[in-house]
Amino acid sequence: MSAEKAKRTKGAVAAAAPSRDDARSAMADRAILESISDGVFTVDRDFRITYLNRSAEDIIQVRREDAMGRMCCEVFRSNLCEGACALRQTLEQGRPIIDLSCFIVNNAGQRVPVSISTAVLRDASGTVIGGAETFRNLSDIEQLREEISATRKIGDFGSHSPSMRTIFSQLTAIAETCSTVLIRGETGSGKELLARTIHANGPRRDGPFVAINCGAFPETLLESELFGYKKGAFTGADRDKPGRFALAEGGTLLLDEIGEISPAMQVRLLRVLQERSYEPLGAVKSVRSNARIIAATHRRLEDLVASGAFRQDLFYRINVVQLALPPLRERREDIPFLVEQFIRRFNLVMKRQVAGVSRSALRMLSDCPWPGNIRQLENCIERSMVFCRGNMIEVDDLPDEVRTSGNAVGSPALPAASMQEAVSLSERQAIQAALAQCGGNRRLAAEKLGLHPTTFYRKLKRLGLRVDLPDGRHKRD
Ligand SMILES: Nc1ncnc2c1ncn2[C@@H]1O[C@H](COP(=O)(O)OP(=O)(O)OP(=O)(O)O)[C@@H](O)[C@H]1O
Repeated sequence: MSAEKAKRTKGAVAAAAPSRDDARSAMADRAILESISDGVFTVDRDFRITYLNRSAEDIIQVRREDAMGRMCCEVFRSNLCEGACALRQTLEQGRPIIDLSCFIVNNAGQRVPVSISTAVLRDASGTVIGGAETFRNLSDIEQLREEISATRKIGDFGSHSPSMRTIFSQLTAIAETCSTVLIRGETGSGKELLARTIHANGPRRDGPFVAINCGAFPETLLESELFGYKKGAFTGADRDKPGRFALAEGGTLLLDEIGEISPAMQVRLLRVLQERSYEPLGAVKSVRSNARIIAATHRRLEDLVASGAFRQDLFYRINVVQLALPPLRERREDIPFLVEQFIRRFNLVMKRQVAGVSRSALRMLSDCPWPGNIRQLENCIERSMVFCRGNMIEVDDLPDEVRTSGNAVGSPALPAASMQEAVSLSERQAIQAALAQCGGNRRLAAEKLGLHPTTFYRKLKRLGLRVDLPDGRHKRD
């Protein structure tokens, strides 16, 4: 350090203590600076550090003795150091800067978000001897902000789960195109809502959104439902009837449960997707279609293709963009968020003022396997609100299947009072886990457990277990 610089550096300190009173006051200032949680440092006019408080040491992870006398940009490594140094601006213009957000890189190489303020330092005669900078560590606030913004929401379609991040990151881009989309997910996992969200955020948002559950119609009926018919096409066709393709003109057509359609329908559908035209039953002319197609299924179409049940060429046609919705049991972090959303919705519908769910009720909801996914959770909240008398949903308000299902998914088993009870408890857990894995399908669950369906049904009955049907209703055997 040059003699002149050393003099100036010393001057910053010496100028603060010319008399005993001033010395006392300077010590008090120092004590305050050492006790606050904001980082503080001062520099001389050459931007060499003349003072650094304890919080600054902690935030930058540098020892005071290692920092003193060094250029502040070497120690702080802020994104402002190159070209937009706040201290330099303050020293040049004589004006303080308040609460400027930036980041510094600490000694461990980590980026620390901070808010900085600067001021000019003068000696007793008013001569500028350097500058002071305070900086507040914003890491906690940033983390909170990240946690809050981890809840992504587009319209009604929301999630808090990292496993849904890819879907949200692609959603807007997908919505803007007209590419065919294939949505895969278990029953009730939100396939239709996702399809509606894609439609509502794309250029066809003002056009119709039409959905058809292909699995719900026998082949001949599905054909006329999809393509419509002309008057006289068959006995009873006393007028033209537009099909779903026609109804979805200029909008979006959701072909739900596409994996269920027959080979003959697969051929017809392939033609529409390839040629963008179709013939209604009894029509002599083709009709052009410009509906955007979204297909949905709870099955892995790749497996159906491998087994020959689904045409490979049709699979390629619809699998342009694939979105896989994870089941609710694989995104349990969404449960509190969804519960809150449903309570808000049912409060409006039922004119209630339920504030939330109790801690133990939420724990139970979080432990449930939810074979019927979000639809089942939605129904469960609706029913709980009907029974809830206070302003919080309590464990007793929850449906039986939620109260008895926790053990199936890893919560510690309750101690059984007798051998018989222990056996029943294990059976109950195994059955509930199998049902959860098979999306509530009892035949598959029985197969999975190596039980004859009749034995399985008998056990369901004996244990008083209810099974969630795909439409969210419940069946007790
Ligand atoms: N992310 C979400 N946020 C809020 N509500 C949701 C979400 N996903 C689904 N839901 C709600 O859950 C219910 C079931 O969703 P949806 O009908 O879209 O499921 P699905 O997978 O199409 O079911 P299915 O296979 O039985 O046709 C709907 O009431 C829907 O509004």
